[in-house]
Amino acid sequence: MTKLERVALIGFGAIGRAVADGLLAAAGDDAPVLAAVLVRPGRAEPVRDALPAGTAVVEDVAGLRAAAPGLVVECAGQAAVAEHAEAVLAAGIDLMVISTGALAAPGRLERLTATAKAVGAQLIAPAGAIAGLDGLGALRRSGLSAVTYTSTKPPLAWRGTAAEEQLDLESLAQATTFFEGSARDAALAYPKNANLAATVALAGLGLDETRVRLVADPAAQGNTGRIEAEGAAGRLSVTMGGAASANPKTSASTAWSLLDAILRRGASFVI
Ligand SMILES: NC(=O)C1=CN([C@@H]2O[C@H](COP(=O)(O)OP(=O)(O)OC[C@H]3O[C@@H](n4cnc5c(N)ncnc54)[C@H](O)[C@@H]3O)[C@@H](O)[C@H]2O)C=CC1
Ligand SMILES: O=C([O-])CC(=O)C(=O)O
Repeated sequence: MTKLERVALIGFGAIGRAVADGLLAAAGDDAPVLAAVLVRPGRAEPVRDALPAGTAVVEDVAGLRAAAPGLVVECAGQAAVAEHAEAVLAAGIDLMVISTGALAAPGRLERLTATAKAVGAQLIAPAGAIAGLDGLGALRRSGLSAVTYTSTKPPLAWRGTAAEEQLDLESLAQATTFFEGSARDAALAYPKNANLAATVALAGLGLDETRVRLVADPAAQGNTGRIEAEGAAGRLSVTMGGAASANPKTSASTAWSLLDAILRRGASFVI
């Protein structure tokens, strides 16, 4: 693999800001340069003020291309994948998406992987706020029979989501499972909270066969993701937990996972 010299980000929220900080802190001999950040139209000015002069702050994919990145990293949300992924890949640029749940939309995964293949680019999923995708990949090769992903977060993290149609989040007294279903349905119904359902599914048994449970727990100190899998070669049980980031829906470890994936090809996979 050739040396990665320039990276661009899509999004400058809780994750994007932390990844940018990490890239700037790592700047030096071998770390790639933060070449550009793509923001929503009209949002460039404050982002420009927060970044060094050498980092272009742009509002469209043409601006990103002009910065000549070898890798674009989406950290903006599922809508940004819908809006920009095709154009980035079609330009022959590798794309790492943290909002993997966007790939659960009918036909999108097939379209994007076809575009990537046609131009020789890669669509990449980082582990994000979960661990164990290596073991899941091994069990997949051996033959997987069942995979369940469970996400537990405090009620605050489920505010403004479909969970509110079933639960009174403010007065919840005990841990409550409010969603059980496929990874595809979880990722699409909870776009800011259940991307990992899609990541685990894409690494393992697929979007329709991977089972997902979403839990609101008033006693939870932070967010926890758990994978349980059964395969011909063995069993997997992995839990990753920790504090939320500046965004209560997003685990703090997400940005660190992206940074590790960018800087040393840490846990991530080509879709
Ligand atoms: N796979 C994983 O482990 C995880 C994935 N995520 C995904 O990451 C996304 C971002 O999370 P946070 O940074 O916490 O959210 P955030 O709300 O703090 O920041 C998102 C930023 O992206 C910007 N944005 C939105 N649409 C955009 C577009 N089309 N083009 C450019 N910028 C755009 C917003 O203005 C905002 O500044 C989540 O919505 C979710 O899809 C979040 C947590 C874990
Ligand atoms: O950060 C987390 O714990 C997971 C998350 O929001 C997601 O999967 O979209």
